Amino acid sequence: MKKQWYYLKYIGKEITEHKAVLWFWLLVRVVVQTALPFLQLLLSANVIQWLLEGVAIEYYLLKLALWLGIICVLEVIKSLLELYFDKENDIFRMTVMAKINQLLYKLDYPLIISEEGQENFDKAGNLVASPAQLFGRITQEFSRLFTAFLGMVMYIGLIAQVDKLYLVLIVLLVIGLLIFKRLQKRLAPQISAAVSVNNKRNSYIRRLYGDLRLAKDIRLYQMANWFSEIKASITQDYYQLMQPKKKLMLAENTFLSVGIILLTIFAYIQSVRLIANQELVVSEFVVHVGAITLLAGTITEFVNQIATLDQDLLQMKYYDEFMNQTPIFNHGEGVSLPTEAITVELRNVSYTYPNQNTPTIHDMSVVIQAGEKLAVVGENGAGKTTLIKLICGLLQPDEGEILINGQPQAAYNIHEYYQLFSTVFQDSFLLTYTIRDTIIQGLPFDAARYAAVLEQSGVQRMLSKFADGDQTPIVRQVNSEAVQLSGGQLQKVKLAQALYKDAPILILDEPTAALDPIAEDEIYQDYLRFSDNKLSLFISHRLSSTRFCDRIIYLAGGEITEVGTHAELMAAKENYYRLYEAQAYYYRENIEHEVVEEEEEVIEVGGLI
Ligand SMILES: Nc1ncnc2c1ncn2[C@@H]1O[C@H](COP(=O)(O)OP(=O)(O)OP(=O)(O)O)[C@@H](O)[C@H]1O
Repeated sequence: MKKQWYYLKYIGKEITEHKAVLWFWLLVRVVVQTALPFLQLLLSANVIQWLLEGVAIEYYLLKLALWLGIICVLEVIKSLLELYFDKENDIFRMTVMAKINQLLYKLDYPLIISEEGQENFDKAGNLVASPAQLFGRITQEFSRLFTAFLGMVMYIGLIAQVDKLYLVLIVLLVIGLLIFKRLQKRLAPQISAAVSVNNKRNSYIRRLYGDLRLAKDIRLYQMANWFSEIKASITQDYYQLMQPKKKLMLAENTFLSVGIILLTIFAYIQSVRLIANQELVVSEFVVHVGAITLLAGTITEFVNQIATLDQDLLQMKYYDEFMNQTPIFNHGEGVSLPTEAITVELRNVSYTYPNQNTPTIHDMSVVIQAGEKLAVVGENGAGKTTLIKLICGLLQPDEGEILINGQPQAAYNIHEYYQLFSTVFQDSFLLTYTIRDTIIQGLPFDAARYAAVLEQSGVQRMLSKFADGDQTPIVRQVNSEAVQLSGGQLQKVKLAQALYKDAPILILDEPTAALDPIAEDEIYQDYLRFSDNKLSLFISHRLSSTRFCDRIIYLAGGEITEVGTHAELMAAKENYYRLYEAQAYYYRENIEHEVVEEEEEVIEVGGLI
């Protein structure tokens, strides 16, 4: 209960921060919604009373018109308020959605990549996903709850004057309903845990259906029937899981119906007895019986709304947990960014991913000197990308520290720290609508720099193939005319983006993996030029490319096992030598067999790939 109060205050605060005047209109709405059925009931009673009293017809019509006029005005106000709240609910939901998204973009990377972080975001995101979700309907729920409460108090007050026994019956009815709600609540965690697993399976399958990248496999492996079977079993499981809840709801509805019938029977018997004793006039009888009917409705609504709100408030936990995560990095004041050439030092750095048992980077120490071009090589999964993420400040070492010009990473404000890096990662890439927008990425436009990076990255030559040049749209989801860039073309755009940022540290993770040999060679020729005056890190599986670097580190199992120049490592005849020889062997084989040109692989691109 304490939690619910906390979340109730929390959501109340969110509404107040968004628009405090909503509370005033909510109050007006509650009063109008409560008054309308009551006024209609009073009108029925009055009409009978006037007829019985035999009031003059003009007077009767005047009174009737007055009452109907008031009811009409209130109906109009009610409709206007409904429209107002429909609109305001949506604005409120969108505002909270923007808050969640804004935080997501700024949230420290480790908080996002962990499974827990992803789940937190999904759960918080679900609360604003549609008008039917918590933030889309909360003011409606408050309005229903308060209206039901006010109505209940009013009708109980009315009929309790007639007979106190009503109070006992009503209390019993409410207690019974609350017990049912409690039973439902107790059942809810089991069901929702099982349903959540079922939903995950369902949405995963739905995503697979629509994933264009899988369309090839689905057809060639003839998976359609298999998919349909999985889908059918998920649906069947869902109905099975919901069975206990449905049974309980049936029992609750039966209890409620029986309770209301008993209450109504009692009301009629009472009324007839009172009329017979001339303790009740006919118009009072109408109010009395009508109040019982309205009361039954308000009790049901009140108990339902309490249960819904109770569930909703518990869901606020997801929002609270997402919005109030403790930052990992320094978001406050930091030391100034270095203006002189940059040196990076790793001191006994270890890092283990949250869901892993063994460290991906283990006790690593290395100094990367100002202006140095360092190649990082090693087998798949050796920890190369992780090392780079640590240096970039996307991950934080569990042990040891990373120093930039002698200052520990944590001394810098994290957002300023990111200004030090121009990166090209191998896996994901954000495309904006055109090639030009993608390269500039919201930075101020500098014509000379832009022209230079188009040239250096090889994008300039690529543009000649497109009629719209650098204004060529590249996101198919938003423009059906968009060009679908090949893997190699995309890699050139990525490189251009990194070069345009022109940060003092350049990090390239497999920048030429999708390039044809000629484009790759051109990039290498240019590499020395565009990495001039920068500290650069270069990950590549093509060991021939490391010859452009001053020094090479070889990673195995998260540790540096070899360091030196290409010549030194070849002379050492360790792993680097073996890997190099293995590749060289195939190159020689290829040359002998005159295997020509690799084809650029076309890959699906979207907003985010
Ligand atoms: N987000 C993550 N959560 C858990 N483990 C991860 C995560 N990212 C990477 N790993 C694991 O860390 C190890 C090192 O991954 P990393 O990507 O750094 O290797 P790599 O040397 O760059 O590999 P490759 O040459 O294949 O790109 C792998 O075993 C990988 O499964």
